[in-house]
Amino acid sequence: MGFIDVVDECKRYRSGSQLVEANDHVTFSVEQGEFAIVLGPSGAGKSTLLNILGGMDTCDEGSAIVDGRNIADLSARELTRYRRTDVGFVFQFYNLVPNLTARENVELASEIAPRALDAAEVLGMVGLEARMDNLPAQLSGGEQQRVAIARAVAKRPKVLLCDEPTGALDDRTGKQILKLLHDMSRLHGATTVVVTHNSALAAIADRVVHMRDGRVVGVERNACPRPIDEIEW
Ligand SMILES: Nc1ncnc2c1ncn2[C@@H]1O[C@H](COP(=O)(O)OP(=O)(O)OP(=O)(O)O)[C@@H](O)[C@H]1O
Repeated sequence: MGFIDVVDECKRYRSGSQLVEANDHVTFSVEQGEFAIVLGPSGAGKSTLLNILGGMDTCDEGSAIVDGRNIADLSARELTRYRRTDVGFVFQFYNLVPNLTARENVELASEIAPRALDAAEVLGMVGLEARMDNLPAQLSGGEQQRVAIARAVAKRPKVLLCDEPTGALDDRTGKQILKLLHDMSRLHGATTVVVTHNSALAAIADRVVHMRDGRVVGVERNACPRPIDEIEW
């Protein structure tokens, strides 16, 4: 058994008269502490899968087991606690609160988690010690994503879920953000799942789950993941 075990997980959406099989019997595992990438083209079902793993959506069939608990079986109250304490989420467009400073954005998340790290300390770890009192609009995209990573990591989550975290950034900044995510996940021992359509990222992962049309079409284990500085995209 892995730390994350998704087994025969299905999610369907109704769109008018059509039924979309967004996740169609998805099965894969991720070991504790691994940095995994879910790779697939647009519409493959990656965000659907991440939302189910993050307790933001529920599956129709199958199971999604994280650290021995089936997320699909949790009550609404248990799901809220799971989202608050166990999951750190990093989104493509940062999702910071615009009228709060960087520090306040991180504090907002750490206040709802029981064993959170100090917001200023984590902002220091992501290289923003001098920008803590800036509002998101005063920060670059890369800096805003650093705040979002600090916010996710400050909760000391068991799992770090990242939806196209470099998708809105230029190549150089994207690489820096990916390296930061990788370093932070290793430092804090968070099991990490990054979804992306960018196949260049696959080389750095411990495990790559390939998705297409709602299905897992292959899983690879990288015995020797490449350093982020060496990859081109
Ligand atoms: N709330 C919803 N209602 C109806 N259909 C949905 C909904 N969410 C997702 N879908 C459909 O499910 C399929 C999978 O979508 P999903 O967003 O999970 O894919 P993705 O791989 O993350 O794509 P992208 O990389 O473009 O974000 C798509 O066909 C999408 O249109």
